Amino acid sequence: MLKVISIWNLDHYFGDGSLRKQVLFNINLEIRAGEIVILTGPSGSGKTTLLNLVGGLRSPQSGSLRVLGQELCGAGAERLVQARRRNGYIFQGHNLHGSLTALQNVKMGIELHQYIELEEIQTRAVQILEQVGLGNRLHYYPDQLSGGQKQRVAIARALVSYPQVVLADEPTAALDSQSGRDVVNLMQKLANEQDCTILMVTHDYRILDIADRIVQMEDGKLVNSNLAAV
Ligand SMILES: Nc1ncnc2c1ncn2[C@@H]1O[C@H](COP(=O)(O)OP(=O)(O)OP(=O)(O)O)[C@@H](O)[C@H]1O
Repeated sequence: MLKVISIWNLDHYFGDGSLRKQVLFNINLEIRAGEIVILTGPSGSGKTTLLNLVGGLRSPQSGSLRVLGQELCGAGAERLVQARRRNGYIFQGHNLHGSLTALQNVKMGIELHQYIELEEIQTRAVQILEQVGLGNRLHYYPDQLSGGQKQRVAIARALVSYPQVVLADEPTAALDSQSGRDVVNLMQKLANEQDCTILMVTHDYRILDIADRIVQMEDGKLVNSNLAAV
């Protein structure tokens, strides 16, 4: 099956000179199309760094990191920007624009894709907000929505452009147990419908069951990438 993400011998360092510090060590990981992979491990073990490298939010320095066939190691700014545009992102703090409504926030998720007509953008944005159960909250601003509702808007925004890869960093951290469960169920459902691959960082043991595979990190290394979901 097609490998959507292929990582070989990836190292990563922060800082320069005497402050240079290695934070990722010889990472090897392959993720197939449609897989949901959870990245877990102690604080500071390198999960967010790895996720950001896969997303093109940082430039990989050594080894090989291919996403959808594109090599990101050694990629220039332009190739990284293109790579970022192909992914959907869901972060812990939802990162919605406070001055935009739910609908406007979601529309921003596709406006970057200039080949899509304005009318189509509107239709898709409304449709996906209905799918996440917010059809009656289209014109609400983030501070008029609950934490779970905001995170559902963020999911809608991440998935509205039908990305092949979705990267999520602690998407349930700010949510109570029921809202967290609702949010990941929704991610799983939409990902199945759109056949996209999800790489998710989480400490939330309550949601591990949605993973096809759980990958554990410790001190910048993958310690187990073949655990079946619990
Ligand atoms: N911008 C940066 N500059 C320097 N060091 C950094 C930077 N970002 C992360 N680090 C260091 O890299 C290591 C890995 O951090 P990272 O945030 O990837 O871990 P994590 O597993 O995601 O942690 P957490 O679960 O607490 O979010 C840590 O030692 C951290 O201090």
